[in-house]
Amino acid sequence: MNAPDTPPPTDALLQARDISVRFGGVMAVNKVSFDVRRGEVFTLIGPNGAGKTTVFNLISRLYAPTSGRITYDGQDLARQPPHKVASLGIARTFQNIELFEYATVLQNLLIGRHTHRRTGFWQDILFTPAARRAEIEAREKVEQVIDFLDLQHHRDSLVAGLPYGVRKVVELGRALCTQPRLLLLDEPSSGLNVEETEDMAFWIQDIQRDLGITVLMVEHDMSLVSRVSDRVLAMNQGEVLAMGSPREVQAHPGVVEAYLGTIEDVSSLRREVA
Ligand SMILES: Nc1ncnc2c1ncn2[C@@H]1O[C@H](COP(=O)(O)OP(=O)(O)OP(=O)(O)O)[C@@H](O)[C@H]1O
Repeated sequence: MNAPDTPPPTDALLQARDISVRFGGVMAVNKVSFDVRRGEVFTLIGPNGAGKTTVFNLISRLYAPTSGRITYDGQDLARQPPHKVASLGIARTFQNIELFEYATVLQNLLIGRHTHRRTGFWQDILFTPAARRAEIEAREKVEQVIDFLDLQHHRDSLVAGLPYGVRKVVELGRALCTQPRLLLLDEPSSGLNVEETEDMAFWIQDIQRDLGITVLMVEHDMSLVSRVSDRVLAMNQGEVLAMGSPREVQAHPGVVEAYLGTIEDVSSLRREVA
């Protein structure tokens, strides 16, 4: 039995409880609650302005909630400084790729890996045995990621010269180099053609199945969402509209209407879901 002040065991890696974010007069996120279970792919969907990116930015600590609480692996995320998020095991990709354009793929991945380094400034400068070991470990990890994502052919290419679809995979690789437990993917299919989106679906499935990484994703492409997501949370106007399997959420009348832009009051639809 648990002691009275011990939280009950949970399979949730991330828990958001009643989180709200206000920007001036705009309630971007209004009392949103959800759990992301260990090992699942959990996807946020919703029309433009629904609040998805704001939720994402809360979890990567770019924003702080106006109210509510986000717990990651039992720890209050708001107590963690933003620069500590990567070392907690949270990594992210961006809607508009953020890589060093005039560095090679290998260099970009090594930079990603360096956020994981445990050695200090002086150890690195003096190249102590600990720093040497860390460097070898970093290179090994990066090589594993290059093999995993089939990037061998591009290892020494400058990012600036690569097709957009390959850059998206490099960005995914950079996030994987930090050995995350929670991977945040911000619109992984944006800018990709049909074939590249198919490939992205395979990478996400491999990351979940082979690496056991929990994925939280914001995505608009419903075929990708249905294919890779275990559960989906639909938002509209900062509120939760529906949550469940991809099939359940897509069949929800409120979700269909929200995408058509005809919903004025999501409260009635939330009652339908309950
Ligand atoms: N930094 C900010 N300052 C002021 N308002 C903001 C800010 N960020 C978001 N908003 C507002 O909050 C609301 C939710 O925006 P958010 O970007 O989270 O939606 P979204 O679902 O991600 O939309 P999209 O799919 O277009 O990216 C919108 O009304 C937006 O204008």
